[in-house]
Amino acid sequence: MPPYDRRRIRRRLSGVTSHVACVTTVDDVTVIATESLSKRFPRVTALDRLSMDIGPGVTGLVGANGAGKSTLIKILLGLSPASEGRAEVLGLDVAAHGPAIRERVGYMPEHDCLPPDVSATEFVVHMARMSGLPPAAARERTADTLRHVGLYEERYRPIGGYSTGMKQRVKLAQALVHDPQLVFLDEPTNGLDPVGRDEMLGLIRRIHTDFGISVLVTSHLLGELERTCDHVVVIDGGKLLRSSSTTDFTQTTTTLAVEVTDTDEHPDGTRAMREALLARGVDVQDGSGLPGAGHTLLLTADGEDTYDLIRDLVADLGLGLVRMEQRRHHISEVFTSADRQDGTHHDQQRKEAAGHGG
Ligand SMILES: Nc1ncnc2c1ncn2[C@@H]1O[C@H](COP(=O)(O)OP(=O)(O)OP(=O)(O)O)[C@@H](O)[C@H]1O
Repeated sequence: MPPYDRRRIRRRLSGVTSHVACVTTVDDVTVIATESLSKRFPRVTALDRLSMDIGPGVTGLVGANGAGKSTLIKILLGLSPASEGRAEVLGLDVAAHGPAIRERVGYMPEHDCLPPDVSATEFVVHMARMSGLPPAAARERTADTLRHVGLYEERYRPIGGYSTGMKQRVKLAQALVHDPQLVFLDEPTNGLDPVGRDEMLGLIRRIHTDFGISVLVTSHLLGELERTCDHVVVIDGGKLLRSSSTTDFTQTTTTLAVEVTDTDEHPDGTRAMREALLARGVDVQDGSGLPGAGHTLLLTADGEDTYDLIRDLVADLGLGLVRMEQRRHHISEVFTSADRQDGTHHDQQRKEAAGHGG
């Protein structure tokens, strides 16, 4: 472990090449690269010829339970050998440089692994010392990190009395305490309620924006990654389904979403609007099956004419126009289309995962 050095943080934040010769932290480098990476267990292929490049920023690794996410992280940390193929983390080959990678990378494991009888401070200081920080720096970094994850007030209480959310924050703190260049967070929102999940996602975002640390975060909840990540990698049955920027996943479609008010004359404004559109030969779908769609009507935009027609019909019917906008794709739709192509494979798991999304 290189000695604790605050200047390193400043250099990283200003985007200058780090003091480690083969590692750079400028914006256009590949942080993680895999090439035809496979991992076979006796009864299951956990990773199947996975090739991808991941740059700096916050990257979501999404897949249903058993998709191979944790297996990939263990290989990237140099803790488990691949059966075939190769991988690099921060420019270092995982097969040859596991210890050097683990010096530079923080890891938040999926499962509860915290000792119940010690306080967050004692545990995180211990992990900082294990990473090579001198005693004073370990204590200072522990206090800073626990404050960052929102556990400062509770830091002297035994971990055994913590809630699930607090335990997740301790795991996050120990992954950050040695000032890594990259962190792997395995299912950090597991077991959290919606508020706790939002807070955790906010923290994860700030790991990158406040400290310049790149993040690989796994989840089986598709929707939450849409808001948090710059880039999303989707794997299924150990195979790469898709790797793109979040904006590519959520690009606009040609589908227009229209929502109108009800009036005394038209107590069901949506229905009146649908009938008026159908009478003009416009094919309209009911969007109520889509996440958050409510009373939305969906129709295909055919240039400016469609907008003009909607405006005129709303005025003729005396309705209010609540919303008229082009729909964006939801990440969960990647899974829906995969279901159509491959109706049998992991069908149920994917539907469960997609059900949380959007
Ligand atoms: N040590 C092991 N021995 C045998 N099979 C394993 C081992 N580790 C993982 N597997 C299998 O490999 C597949 C991928 O598991 P992995 O834990 O990587 O999935 P995951 O996407 O992280 O899902 P989860 O979040 O449920 O852990 C699963 O079928 C799992 O049962």
